[in-house]
Amino acid sequence: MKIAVLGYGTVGKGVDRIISERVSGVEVSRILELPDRLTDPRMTSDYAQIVEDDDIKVVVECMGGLEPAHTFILDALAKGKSVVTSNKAVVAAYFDEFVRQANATDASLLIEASVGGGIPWIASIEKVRRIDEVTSFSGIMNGTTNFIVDGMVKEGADFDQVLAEAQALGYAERDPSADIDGVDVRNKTIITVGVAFDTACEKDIPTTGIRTLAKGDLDALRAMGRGVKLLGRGVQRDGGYAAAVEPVAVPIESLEANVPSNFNLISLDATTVGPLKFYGQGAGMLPTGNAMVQDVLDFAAGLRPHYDFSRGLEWRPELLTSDYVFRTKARLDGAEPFCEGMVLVRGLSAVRAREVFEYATSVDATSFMAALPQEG
Ligand SMILES: NC(=O)C1=CN([C@@H]2O[C@H](COP(=O)(O)OP(=O)(O)OC[C@H]3O[C@@H](n4cnc5c(N)ncnc54)[C@H](OP(=O)(O)O)[C@@H]3O)[C@@H](O)[C@H]2O)C=CC1
Ligand SMILES: N[C@@H](CC=O)C(=O)O
Repeated sequence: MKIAVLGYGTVGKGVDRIISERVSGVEVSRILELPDRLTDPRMTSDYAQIVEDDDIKVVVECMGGLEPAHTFILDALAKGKSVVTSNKAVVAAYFDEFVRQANATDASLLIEASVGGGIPWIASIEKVRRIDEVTSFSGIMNGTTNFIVDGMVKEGADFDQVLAEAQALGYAERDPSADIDGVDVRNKTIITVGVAFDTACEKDIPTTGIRTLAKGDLDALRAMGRGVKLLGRGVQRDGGYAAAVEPVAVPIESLEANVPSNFNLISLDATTVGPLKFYGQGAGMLPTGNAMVQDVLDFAAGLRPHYDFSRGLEWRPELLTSDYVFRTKARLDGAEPFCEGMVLVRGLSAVRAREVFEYATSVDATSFMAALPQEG
């Protein structure tokens, strides 16, 4: 089977390498590259040479960004070619449109690499959904921020220093503020809501990253038996759903608190199977390339995911409610002392907590916030 790779960066090179070294029966016959870098006979900078080629059955998009990725994916699907993509930004923004186009031409959209790097998260949700309702999910979905927090905790490293390391290792987004400010996890959470809850997710879910996390916050929370992790979360109940991305002060002995390096740990809860946890490298050339090649092989084997967002669950932010800790110079209503430098505000929805955090940040730009879920 002939396939084309769009974008020959970290992930595109990983896909090409895994196929050439480990997979028979699949050939990367074309690579879309920028005009000044056509160093391989398979490379072209003209997308028409790929999308008009009837021998190419699958287009593997790993350019990143919204355009031209959005247009190229739609063109490929409209021509009946199936698309494998690692580009969570474009899937989160256009999931519904891609699914409608894929269904119209009987093409497939395969998105395993868009959430959790090398972890078979999307495929596992699809398997669980054959029998169960997924009632909630929660997890570390960003390798870069986990790498940063882990480096700060274990090596006492400076935030900017560990971020530079994550960039050098190919974990970070082109603009790493997408990692640090939670936008990357928001995209992955939106995609997970779509796959797990059969619902086109609200795009404006409350999103807070770890930009203002300081070593002192980690020390203060550790003294209270907590570690800090950036989590994407979603829950559905009684025809409604909620989702959020925010730092969470997890119990220090929990699996989440102990996830090292660029690893991700994502959990779900479902009707009859109960809780499941998925652990692996959430970023990097070979883990992510592996997830894309798995999608290509699934397609070749006739395994075709089918998405349907007709269910229309209602957006109900109050379904995600917990206590929150804040480090801020702003005075917050209902705040009570929590630990060195931090106050506690009880019973906020994630949407309300984000509003309180925006107020705190308007007074004190260095403010930090974390959800404080009940233990047990
Ligand atoms: N790196 C990772 O660990 C993971 C990445 N992803 C996602 O995978 C995608 C790719 O990531 P990554 O490989 O890290 O990114 P890179 O920036 O390393 O690679 C993207 C490549 O595509 C090229 N490119 C951009 N636009 C075009 C175009 N129009 N035509 C041809 N080539 C183009 C870029 O060139 P140039 O640099 O010159 O612009 C670059 O070489 C992103 O969506 C990312 O979010 C998902 C999971 C993990
Ligand atoms: N920048 C992302 C890459 C994978 O999705 C991350 O760090 O997780």
